[in-house]
Amino acid sequence: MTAALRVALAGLGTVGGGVIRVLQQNRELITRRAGRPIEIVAVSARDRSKDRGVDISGFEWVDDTSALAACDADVVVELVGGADGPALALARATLAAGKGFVTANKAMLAHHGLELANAAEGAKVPLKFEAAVAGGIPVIKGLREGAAANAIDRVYGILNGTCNFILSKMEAEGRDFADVLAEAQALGYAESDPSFDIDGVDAAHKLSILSSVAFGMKPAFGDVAVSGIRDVIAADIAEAAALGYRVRLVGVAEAGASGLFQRVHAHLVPTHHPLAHVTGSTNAVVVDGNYVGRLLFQGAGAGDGPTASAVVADLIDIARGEFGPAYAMPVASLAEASPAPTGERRGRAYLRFTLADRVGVLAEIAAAMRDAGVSIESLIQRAAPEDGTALVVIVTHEAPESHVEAALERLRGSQSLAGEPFWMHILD
Ligand SMILES: NC(=O)c1ccc[n+]([C@@H]2O[C@H](COP(=O)([O-])OP(=O)(O)OC[C@H]3O[C@@H](n4cnc5c(N)ncnc54)[C@H](O)[C@@H]3O)[C@@H](O)[C@H]2O)c1
Ligand SMILES: N[C@@H](CCO)C(=O)O
Ligand code: NA
Repeated sequence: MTAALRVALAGLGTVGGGVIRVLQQNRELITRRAGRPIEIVAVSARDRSKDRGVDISGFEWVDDTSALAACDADVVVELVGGADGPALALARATLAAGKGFVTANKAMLAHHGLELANAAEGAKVPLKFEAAVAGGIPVIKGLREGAAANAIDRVYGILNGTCNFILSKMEAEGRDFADVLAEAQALGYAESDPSFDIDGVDAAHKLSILSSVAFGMKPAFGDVAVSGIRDVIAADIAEAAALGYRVRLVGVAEAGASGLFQRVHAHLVPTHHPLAHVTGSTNAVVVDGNYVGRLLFQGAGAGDGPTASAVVADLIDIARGEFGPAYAMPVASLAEASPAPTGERRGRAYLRFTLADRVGVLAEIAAAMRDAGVSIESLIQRAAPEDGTALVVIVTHEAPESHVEAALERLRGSQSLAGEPFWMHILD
């Protein structure tokens, strides 16, 4: 049998522990598939003595994480996290040492992916990151390989398990945001800083990676328009349901006439759309290709087992000698990012207002919409007798987003509003 692929593993938390378990428990199967054994030879984490429920006594322990790059391994797996710091130092040192690098670290890839892809190409070694986008779902592989013959028009989906878990729990159980977040953290889905999840940043990291693979463009995290789910209230979920929608955090990248739109926002998803039925920490990605048509990738987007499954799949590819350029084409072939102004995009919108109890308030809102050129498709008004306010929810006809924003701008500071208006895109 060919010599084992020797792996150095940095980070022994949720995902790192999962990788050790998968490699131990599926050892025989993995060896047969890879054509040779995949063996962890060295590990590093913050605390050597911590009980992780996995036996690490057979591996060399390395205190300084970045020193793993110099140990006797063919590939380094980074499961520490963080865009910079020890993860980035390890990535740079590993690729400079001419070794392959596997990571689940979407934050680092969003900020430094191009540099790392360049370094990997220069050293002719693999840089692989299936686990970084949509956890266990083989969406990077699906795009890089399965859909490689297609021009991609649009790629979009549910890319953050924590937000989807929170939104679907709020929907099913009418629970509050904060205690559902605590549950997602306890289950190991949330980032170490959960604001990355709930403010949409984690999904934006992933979307920028997906866009590069799908559209052959240099990753441009800064071009992604981002907001999260903090401002979504139980009433939005209830009113959306009454109108035939569910609320989901959706990342969308689509080629427009003037460039690429990339955005992560809470969306209203029609109940007939497959994304409306994605619940819990499940992720789903839809790819529209010009020959294959619509592809739907769905599965576990977070958690130890699914994420480790993706990491080990990358290792199996490397053990087989199957790897190509990180972003589906050599870095020199990647186009410069060309962001399209988001305001130009046309779509339907959901707007929620809390109105003071005054004569003519509805007329004022209707006038602002008319003056901005936004036509109303439906309107619901519900009185809140306890404080005299009224909740008004509007669904618009299709209009440029800049017009919706202009309507809200016209209402800014109005005495008719008892709170900040809130709006969401409607997925088409
Ligand atoms: N948890 C998931 O479901 C999931 C899914 C996909 C991707 N990821 C990504 O995988 C990576 C790891 O996530 P996780 O959930 O396993 O995190 P975790 O917090 O459970 O584990 C992190 C590990 O890194 C070690 N570590 C942290 N800082 C360190 C430092 N300065 N020096 C050395 N070691 C350090 C910790 O000791 C721990 O062993 C992150 O990039 C995360 O975004 C996680
Ligand atoms: N915090 C991330 C982990 C998976 O990348 C999520 O909730 O989706
Ligand atoms: Na994946």
